[in-house]
Amino acid sequence: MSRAVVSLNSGSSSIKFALFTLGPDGPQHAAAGKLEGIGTAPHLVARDKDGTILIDRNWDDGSGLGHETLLHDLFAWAGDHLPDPDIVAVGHRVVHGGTKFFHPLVVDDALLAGLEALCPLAPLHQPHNLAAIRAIRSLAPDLPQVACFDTAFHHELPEVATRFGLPRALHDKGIRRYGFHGLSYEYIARALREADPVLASRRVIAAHLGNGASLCAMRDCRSVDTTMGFTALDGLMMGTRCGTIDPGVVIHLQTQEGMSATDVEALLYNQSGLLGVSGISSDMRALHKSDDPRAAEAIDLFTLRAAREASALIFSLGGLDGIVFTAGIGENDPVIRAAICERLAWLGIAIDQDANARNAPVISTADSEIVVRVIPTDEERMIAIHTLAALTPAGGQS
Ligand SMILES: Nc1ncnc2c1ncn2[C@@H]1O[C@H](COP(=O)(O)OP(=O)(O)O)[C@@H](O)[C@H]1O
Ligand SMILES: CC(=O)OP(=O)(O)O
Ligand SMILES: [Mg+2]
Repeated sequence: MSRAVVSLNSGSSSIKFALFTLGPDGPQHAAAGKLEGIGTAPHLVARDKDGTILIDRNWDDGSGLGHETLLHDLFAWAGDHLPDPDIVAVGHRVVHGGTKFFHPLVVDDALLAGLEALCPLAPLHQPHNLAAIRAIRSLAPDLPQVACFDTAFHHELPEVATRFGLPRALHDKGIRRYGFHGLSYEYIARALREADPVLASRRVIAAHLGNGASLCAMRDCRSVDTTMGFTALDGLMMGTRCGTIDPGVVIHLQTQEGMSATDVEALLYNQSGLLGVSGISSDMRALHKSDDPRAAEAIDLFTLRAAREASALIFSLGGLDGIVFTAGIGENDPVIRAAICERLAWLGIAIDQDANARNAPVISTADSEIVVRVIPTDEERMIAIHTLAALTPAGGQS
């Protein structure tokens, strides 16, 4: 029986998972899937390593089903239908590690308590990350679980980039900028080193544009600045999150509009962004299909905010050599990539329209002054690699 690791990436409304068998060359992808629409209309699709669909399931009247119930269903299905490997560990994406946690860690009670305390800083993610850990603990109490932190890639941000213009005592309490999507950026850094080592050693902006969206300024594949800060609410406008706004708006909503802190949290995390501006959908695909001018305006604002934040990161990098697009929108949406690059045309970016339409690995023209690439991210692979390393510190492969 082959040994294997399971990676779980639990989000606000989705759980991505992957099974990796352990070979001499590290984790080998055996199966992967996504359970999305949690809270509305859960839908599970999983494929084997060749892309053959293993399951495509909807839950009748699934709107009341939470992460835990669906995880139990997922495990029941996996137990019956996936190859029967010897699972040696489960690795998790844990969105917030705060100031204390950055190396991947084997989960114990003390770590769980420490991570629980960070839930208010990532209300869309951290509770679900921890719910998945607890669900597996109850199913398989002796199975080692490893927490891999989305904040870790930004742990060595220059000190000044971690500060807000707030009193020092608050920074010292942990009210500072952390940055997120770190597992994705770490994968992108590795993949870029392989695909284009010269570019990887230079000044690159990685654009993780999914339901959550951020940019990371990398020099020699290290994070030197990023758009998300204390929480995953900062920076770009996203599917349902507002991104950077004047903090005076938050004060006004509470003092003048009578909103409670909980109301404001729900507004900024769940009802804003593409969904709030369009009044139609948080999903970019639905906005492209709509001929409502509010959909066009939401798309316009999305690309404007992305280009504006990218321009700030170009300052942090002292120039720019490349852009890498990734995640749901970044990997699949030529219209959005072209619109962002068009807004950055002053840099000398020229896009090859055919290559862009094909989601090709390089979408800039040969004479573009900036190389523009598309790299599909693989957070689950990074989770598997870190999980093995946490269990076998000598090298991560067994
Ligand atoms: N073909 C596509 N064209 C445009 N947008 C897409 C496409 N496929 C996925 N998306 C967008 O990607 C988002 C999901 O991205 P993903 O990286 O999976 O996000 P998350 O991990 O936050 O769930 C969806 O909300 C959708 O807007
Ligand atoms: C940190 C974050 O925003 O993650 P996601 O894109 O999965 O929502
Ligand atoms: Mg994601």
